[in-house]
Amino acid sequence: MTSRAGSVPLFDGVDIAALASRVGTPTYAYSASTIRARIDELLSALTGLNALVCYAAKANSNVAVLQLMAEHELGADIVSAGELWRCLQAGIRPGRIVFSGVGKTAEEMREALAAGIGRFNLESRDELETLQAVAASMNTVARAAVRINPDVDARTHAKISTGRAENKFGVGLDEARDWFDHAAGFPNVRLDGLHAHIGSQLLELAPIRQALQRVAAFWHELRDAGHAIASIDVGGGLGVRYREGERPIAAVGYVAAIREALAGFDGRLVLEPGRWLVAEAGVLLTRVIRIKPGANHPFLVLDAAMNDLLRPSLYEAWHDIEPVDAQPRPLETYDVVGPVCETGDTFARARTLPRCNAGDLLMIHTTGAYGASMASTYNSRPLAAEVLLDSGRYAEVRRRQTWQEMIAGEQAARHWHTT
Ligand SMILES: Cc1ncc(COP(=O)(O)O)c(C=O)c1O
Ligand SMILES: N[C@@H](CCCC[NH3+])C(=O)O
Repeated sequence: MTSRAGSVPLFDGVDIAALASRVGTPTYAYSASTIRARIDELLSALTGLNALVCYAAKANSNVAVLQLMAEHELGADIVSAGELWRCLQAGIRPGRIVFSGVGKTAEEMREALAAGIGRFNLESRDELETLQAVAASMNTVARAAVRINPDVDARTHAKISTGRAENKFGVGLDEARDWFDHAAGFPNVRLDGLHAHIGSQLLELAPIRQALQRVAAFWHELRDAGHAIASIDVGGGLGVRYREGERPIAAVGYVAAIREALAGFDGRLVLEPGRWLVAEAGVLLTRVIRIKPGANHPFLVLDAAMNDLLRPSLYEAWHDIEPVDAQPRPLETYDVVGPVCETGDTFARARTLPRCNAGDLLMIHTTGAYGASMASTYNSRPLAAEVLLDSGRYAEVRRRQTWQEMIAGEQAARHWHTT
């Protein structure tokens, strides 16, 4: 969280202007205190439940951020062997890791089994069969949940809605029922969990309740048929406030809905929040390169671009933008853009801001989730730096990539091979 002490803008007790001068821009800065406060808030809402919070690593997979999760005994929800590797590096206990995603390869399954992860959230029959084969070859038994597609409209952006029948995620109830009925055919997979995740940036409880009710009804049906369910994973998706007026669901209200829908369930409840734990803990620090006249508004050209923060280009997402210098200035309306050669490289259109000059330092808010983790080197722009701030101190948790590092691994075609 930012606070203003006199004219010095502080973020977790660190002077942001001084920080930017030290580490350069563009740089992501994350507040450790804010992340800890979010973790505490969620854990206290879950008091009395047999619950495990598996942080969705994709939201922000910096090892230092994952380490904060590990320090609070959280698990992780992963979607690749790369994320597995990061979580293990950060000290997250393997038994607290769940593995989701429609495209897990046999090799990734092998890696995850060797590491001893807690559970695979399976999303297709083919995946179940592949996991059976991999686990059998390793002479082990994999624990698994079936990811149900509850066919619920999550009322979020279409690109991040995952719980409609037409989405690629999960399986329908008939298919899931069939897996349980034929579980004996998969002796190396212990199928004793249910999983559902209907989408991200959810700001309404109604679709969450609807999905939970469908999961609960299926759990009752399976229980009555004699299938023991040891774990119900309700996924993630809790939204945050990007823009004034948005009203996120409170953690207590969310957990109350879970308690109500799954009353009587005495197995392990798993939650997979990503964005809610980290989004508001992050800002992207960027400087104005220049101001260019435009047909409608002047263009404010920043040194950050869509390769650093993709959300505005991909989802037309709103992020508050604010100059770090707290001096009062007249207002001006800008199109805020980056240097990348695409018209879509636009952070905001017709945004009214205090008048800016070349060299000014700006903060793009609420970028702790799906910011750095979705960055690329498009236009051969090295990845931004990341710093973790904690009570007046900062640590560089990802050095700015150099041009040499960016092209490491590439070379002219000197050695040709035939297959
Ligand atoms: C399976 C799964 N779990 C958890 C999450 C985390 O979502 P969020 O960051 O919205 O909490 C996602 C992403 O939407 C997901 O696909
Ligand atoms: N990347 C998305 C969220 C997708 C969630 C992953 N399943 C965002 O920035 O909002």
